[in-house]
Amino acid sequence: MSRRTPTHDHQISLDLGDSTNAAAATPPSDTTGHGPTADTTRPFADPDSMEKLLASWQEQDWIRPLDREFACLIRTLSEEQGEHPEPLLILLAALVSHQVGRGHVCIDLEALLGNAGETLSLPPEEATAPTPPNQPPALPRPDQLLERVSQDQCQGVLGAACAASNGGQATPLVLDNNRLYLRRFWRYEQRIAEGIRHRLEQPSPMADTTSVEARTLSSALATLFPAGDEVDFQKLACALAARNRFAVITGGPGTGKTTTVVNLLAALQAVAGASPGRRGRKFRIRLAAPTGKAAARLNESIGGAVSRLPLAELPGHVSQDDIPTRVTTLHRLLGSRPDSRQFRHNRDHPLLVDILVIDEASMVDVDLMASVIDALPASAQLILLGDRDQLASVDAGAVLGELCQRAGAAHYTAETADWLRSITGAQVPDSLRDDNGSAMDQAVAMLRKSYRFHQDSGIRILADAVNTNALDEALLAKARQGAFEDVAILSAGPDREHARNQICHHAEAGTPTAFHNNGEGRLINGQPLPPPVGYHHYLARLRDHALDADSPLADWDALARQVLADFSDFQVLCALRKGPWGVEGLNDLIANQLLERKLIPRAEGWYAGRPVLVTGNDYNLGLMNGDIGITFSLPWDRDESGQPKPTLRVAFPASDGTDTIRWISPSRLQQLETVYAMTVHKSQGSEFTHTCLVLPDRLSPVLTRELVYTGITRARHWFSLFAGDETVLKESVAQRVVRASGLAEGLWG
Ligand SMILES: Nc1ncnc2c1ncn2[C@@H]1O[C@H](COP(=O)(O)OP(=O)(O)OP(=O)(O)O)[C@@H](O)[C@H]1O
Repeated sequence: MSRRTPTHDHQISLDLGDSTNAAAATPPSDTTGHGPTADTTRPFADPDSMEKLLASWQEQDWIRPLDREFACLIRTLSEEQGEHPEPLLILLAALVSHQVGRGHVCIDLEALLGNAGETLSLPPEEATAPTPPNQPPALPRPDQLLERVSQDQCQGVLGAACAASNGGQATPLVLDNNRLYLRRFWRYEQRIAEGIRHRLEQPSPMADTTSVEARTLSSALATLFPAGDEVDFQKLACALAARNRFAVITGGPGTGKTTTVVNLLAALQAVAGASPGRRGRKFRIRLAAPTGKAAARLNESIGGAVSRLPLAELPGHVSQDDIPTRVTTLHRLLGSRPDSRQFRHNRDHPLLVDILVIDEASMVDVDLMASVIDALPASAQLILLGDRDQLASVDAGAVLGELCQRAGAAHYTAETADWLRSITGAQVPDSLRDDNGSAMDQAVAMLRKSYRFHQDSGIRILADAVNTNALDEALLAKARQGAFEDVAILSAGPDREHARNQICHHAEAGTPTAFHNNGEGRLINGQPLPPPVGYHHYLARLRDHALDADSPLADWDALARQVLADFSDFQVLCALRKGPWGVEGLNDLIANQLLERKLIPRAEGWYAGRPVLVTGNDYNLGLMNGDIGITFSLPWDRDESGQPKPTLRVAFPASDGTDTIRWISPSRLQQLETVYAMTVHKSQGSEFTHTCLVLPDRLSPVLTRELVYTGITRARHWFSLFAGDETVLKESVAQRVVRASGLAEGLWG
């Protein structure tokens, strides 16, 4: 995305003089500390000028204090080693730190110098207003500074600096080929790549199709997957994942990732049971997800899938107990310690596990993935599940996306295709074959058929169109005219007040009238589906219950479970945090609407009905980032005269797979926010019966194809879209998240 800001090319030509070599143009630093007056218009003049410019960028919120401090630290370290650090080195240090803050693992120097404006997104969108008259000239921008800098200069400056190395020394900066890293992030990638490569190299007893293990796998898969005419990609995925110590299964919503993994675990336990070497010993399997919410969702679906397994027909004497149904968060599994990035389980103290399955792996950043790899015994099998098209992790990296970047065309070799035919009986389509496919390609499987959404589902059609950048006017017009039974497009045009009213009413009631046939008459698996709802639904249940001070705790727990389930029937999602179309503006707007309709007693502070989202892990309370609770007014306490006194408590579901409710006093909750509106980022790993996606009326760098796709696919049965300006929607879909990283190169070469 290009940014339009006033240019000050004359300043840049001053910076770099008539030299084409910025580094060469840099005058020597004055080591007395009384060097040239620091001047932000001449940032390459000396380190002081560069630091001063970084301070100005920080003041303008272009970069974080951390970015400037890191750059200053690099300068200090260099000077302590007797070097005169080049201003370009200080600039690159600040920029690589800035990029990590934006989710990149490194800076690709070629991309940086090719298009610094797009690569760095600096200045940030909100700071791009033209400079008013009589104001001091705008600050030099990084892209202007880098305009005449070459890769050779960067390589030269970094190569000569004691603060940087190729990773062979313990330097804070690492230059690996053309990618500049903060050392910590370079190590994460190395550890992940090593862990994956090591697993891919390990021989599998199933590779030999005549082995007991391979024959058992084949027979188990034949039992688990009924024969059909089409290629069953779930069966292929199971076979590939069973063969490899590392495997990835990716697929869109409802393509059967959970179903596949349950079948896979059953097949693996059958193999363990039949394997002569294991003497009946089954695998120790753990299931985990990055957030409490994602863990709870998998918990909900996995139990049912396990109970439907034809265990008695499987070889290897597999029992229900052999397939775990409890899903934990990765942080709990690894044993997180308060205020520490270190986990209890690590290389020296690995997990007792043979197979680890991680669901919603797109949310796992490089730091956490490296910790997972460290904590796994070298022989343990790692299986990642997720949707490669979703938003990447909030923190740095896009591990799943990178691992799946070749998943569409698969690249299965003849050897893999022959093995799959022998184990599953299926012929891999020619379009998925490639004799140059790498070991990594053979470990990735993509599920290609949606079982949740039928062919005509608007949610599915919109999501596919977004993914393929085919969201055109004809499709939007069709959706607007109510051609899809599960999609409603609510547009209010340029009148903001009207738009706000429309969102308010929608949030309250879910506007079933905007849907085809008022949302009535739909059947899901033969069962009638109630029309879409808004927040009135859960608030009415909270208001109309008949419990009192004498009601047993179990009844309150049951009510809380029901209210929490009702709350998950609707969720407003938005792209931004700030502004009228962001979380903050929409939370206020919706709370005031609900107050006006007397559904809540107040719109600020704590009150019965307030839904809250936990925004940071609280190990003491056992709450995880992403957990959602609803505030209740409970008659449990008594006043001096012995009368019931209403007390506020927040009900949270347990995230350990049990249906326990935890009642927590608001005063104990530290990091949270009201959640009538939630960012799409926060909604990852969750699904809602009805999702309303609100897009702002201005394009911003946050609005990307991945964000829109993730927003749409959070909807289980109903999706409503509020896009004040549909061109913003179309332009968002054209923007992609590309995160710089070297993981793919480390694995594919
Ligand atoms: N092979 C299949 N045949 C028929 N129905 C299936 C098949 N696989 C999955 N389903 C059904 O499709 C629905 C979605 O399956 P599942 O929950 O496994 O998908 P998922 O990819 O894990 O979904 P999510 O998007 O929630 O992560 C479930 O109702 C499941 O029973």
